[in-house]
Amino acid sequence: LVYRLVTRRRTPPPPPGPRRLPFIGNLLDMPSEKPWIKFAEWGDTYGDITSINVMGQQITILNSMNVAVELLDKRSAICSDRPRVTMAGELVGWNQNLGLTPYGGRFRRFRRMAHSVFGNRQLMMDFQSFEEAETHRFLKRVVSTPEDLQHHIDRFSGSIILRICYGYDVKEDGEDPFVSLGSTAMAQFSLASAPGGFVVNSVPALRHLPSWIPGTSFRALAKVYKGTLERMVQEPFDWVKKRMAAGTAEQSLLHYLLERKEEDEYEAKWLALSMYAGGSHTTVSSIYAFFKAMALHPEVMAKAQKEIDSVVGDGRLPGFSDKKDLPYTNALISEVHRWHTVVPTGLPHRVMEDDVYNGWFLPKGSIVLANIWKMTHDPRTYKNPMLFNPERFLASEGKDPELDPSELIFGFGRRICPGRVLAEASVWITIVMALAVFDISRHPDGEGIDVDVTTGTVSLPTRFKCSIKPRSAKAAQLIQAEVRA
Ligand code: HEM
Repeated sequence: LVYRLVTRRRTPPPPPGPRRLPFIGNLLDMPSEKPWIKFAEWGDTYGDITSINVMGQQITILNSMNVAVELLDKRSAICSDRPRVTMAGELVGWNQNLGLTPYGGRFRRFRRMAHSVFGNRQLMMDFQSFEEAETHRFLKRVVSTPEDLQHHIDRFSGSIILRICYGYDVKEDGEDPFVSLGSTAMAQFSLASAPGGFVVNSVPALRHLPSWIPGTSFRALAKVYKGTLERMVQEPFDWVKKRMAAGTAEQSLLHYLLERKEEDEYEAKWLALSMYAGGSHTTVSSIYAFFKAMALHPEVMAKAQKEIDSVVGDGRLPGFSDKKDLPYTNALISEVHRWHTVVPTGLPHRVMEDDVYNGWFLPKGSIVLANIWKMTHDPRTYKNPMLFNPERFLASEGKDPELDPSELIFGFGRRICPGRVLAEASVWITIVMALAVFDISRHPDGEGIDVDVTTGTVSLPTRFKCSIKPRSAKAAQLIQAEVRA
């Protein structure tokens, strides 16, 4: 008892937060939907660093960029692990993927490989010219059936990421086998990792129980999900290897890594899968948000179109080389990234050693979440944060631009999103080309558009209807022109 009293006195308290009940702690306080809203409220009440405790597990929530930088950037060496998710990670096998890989040697090798790909200028230039061509194809599809906008964005983002990771061209018509496989595996991942979805995630010891015991049906499901994941990892890999052997493989992330021969094949295969998984739904969300923002703010769209017309003219589609001459359009794109937060609570970081920050205790094994949504909607950083206003990113006399959201939206420290260069490029080219040729407005049937979003690790704008038409006869011609590959 004396020992416990002494050690208890020596251990600093956890960061403040809502009152805890015996045993279950804050289990009943945990919001089941859009947790970033509740987390932000706790931030307003208890301060930028708040904590809750769910069944003995401390979760520390960071509600400002400053504390996120202090903890996740500056103490990155001890805050860069990931929590173990028994069902999705160990039983289904997603723990082989970079996003769930524990901090350590394998993690470092993955990150080094990703860096060698995205830091290679020639490779990135190849990717850019492919992205310009693929975005042009996207414009054609949207103009032919604008009512299927979300489907077109899904398919387009899927085809960009499959092409970049594997050099694979998605089938023009009908169901594509790799796209369907990827969608099924991602949907199963969502189910297997959903908080509260499987008891085995909260009580990992259950995985050792024999399968005849009632309540262990998760094992059978895990086996099915594992089968889908194994096919998602292996089939595109085999496809690339076959083409490499025949000398017909297109340049891609996997081709580049396998050609270098210094990389372990198994790890290169899983890195390609990790980038495919990380990139398949995220950019979709930003592009969909752009269309919604334009339907709601015609004056912003008109201003960007005027700028694009003056720089690009009406005889060609814009390209990456125009970026430096489009300050207002660039500000509009930053505002899309800020206004709609794609990964609102980031991905959880796990603390690797007991730590004390500002007098608060963060035990080894506890979880830290960055409330990125709060940071991108914080009135201390962004004036009228709920307003869609690109001007906030332009300097004017006596006014500095507000913080570039790229500093926040891709997370922090050693776990920062490795696909950010690609994500920014894809979103940029899609928005600039769409602005050059489309007029986006409210749907003629008068249906309202709400600014709501879906819940989840990756949040999407809720569905809406809008009208999308070529801006002029010249724009219609540009859309229909042959795609320059
Ligand atoms: C608008 C688009 C995107 C946003 C907002 C975004 C945001 C994020 C965030 C917040 C994280 C967690 C960082 C942390 O733990 O602190 C992350 C991780 C990750 N992202 Fe992205 N991302 C985007 C696009 C992409 C793309 C296109 C790819 C692949 C090409 C990608 C691949 C990954 C991977 C593999 C991880 C896990 C990294 C790790 O655990 O070490 N992301 N992303």
